[in-house]
Amino acid sequence: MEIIIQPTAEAATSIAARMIAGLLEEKPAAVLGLATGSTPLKLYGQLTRMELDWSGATTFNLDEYVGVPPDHPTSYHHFMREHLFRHVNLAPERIHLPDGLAPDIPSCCRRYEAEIRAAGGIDLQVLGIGTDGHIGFNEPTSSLASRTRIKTLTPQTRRDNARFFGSEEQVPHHVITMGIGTIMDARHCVLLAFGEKKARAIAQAAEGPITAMNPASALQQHPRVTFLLDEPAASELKLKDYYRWAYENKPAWQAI
Ligand SMILES: N[C@@H]1[C@@H](O)[C@H](O)[C@@H](COP(=O)(O)O)O[C@@H]1O
Repeated sequence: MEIIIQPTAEAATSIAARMIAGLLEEKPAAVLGLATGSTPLKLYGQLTRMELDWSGATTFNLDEYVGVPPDHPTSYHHFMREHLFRHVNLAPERIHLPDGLAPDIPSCCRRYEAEIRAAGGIDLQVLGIGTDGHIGFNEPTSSLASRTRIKTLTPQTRRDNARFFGSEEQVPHHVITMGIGTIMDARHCVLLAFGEKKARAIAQAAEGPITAMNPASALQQHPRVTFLLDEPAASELKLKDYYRWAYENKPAWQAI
């Protein structure tokens, strides 16, 4: 696990944007795993300004609310269209998000997994983190081997996401999310976290025990993970100075 601490969210985001730009240049048919929420907003802004060629790329989003139509402003379909898809030259048939209106959710989840496999697996998965350590919508106690499936949101996540819906009551109880096992299959996981309210979840994910109570801690067993943090999100890490030194003195032969 590489932990990169930057003075600002913008600076941390630029590193993620450079990783994605580098991947698209090196591998035009790259498969990207994408995330929603306020954290990756700056990333999508930076990526659209970079005018990259997305024509050969494929994307898979982590999750979607059950029962929210794709054109509704609170859906993740809508979020992605507004913040990334309508600004870049991605082929619509290579954009994938779970279908929150699927009449048969288990078969829709199986199909999603099959589509990821058929695309050759995810090269780089962008992740945010919930205040309870969730990744995608894998809430605490999610199986660390889970695949794409329906999940029930915790009251804490529904409270955290109420800002997008106007009130907590309007936040759906159910979501479809890639599982932790699905995320762990990505070849590189890049987790962004900004602000003090993420500090505890980050410290537990990076330095705590691997536990389903903090689903992001499963990433400790992933061979290639990068955490990109601003100072407040890094504030509860015990080995902060070590991470800083390691990044600042990174040998030139080591890839970003
Ligand atoms: N499903 C998303 C997650 O993928 C995201 O990481 C999390 C944090 O959101 P934010 O970035 O708004 O803090 O929110 C939602 O629950």
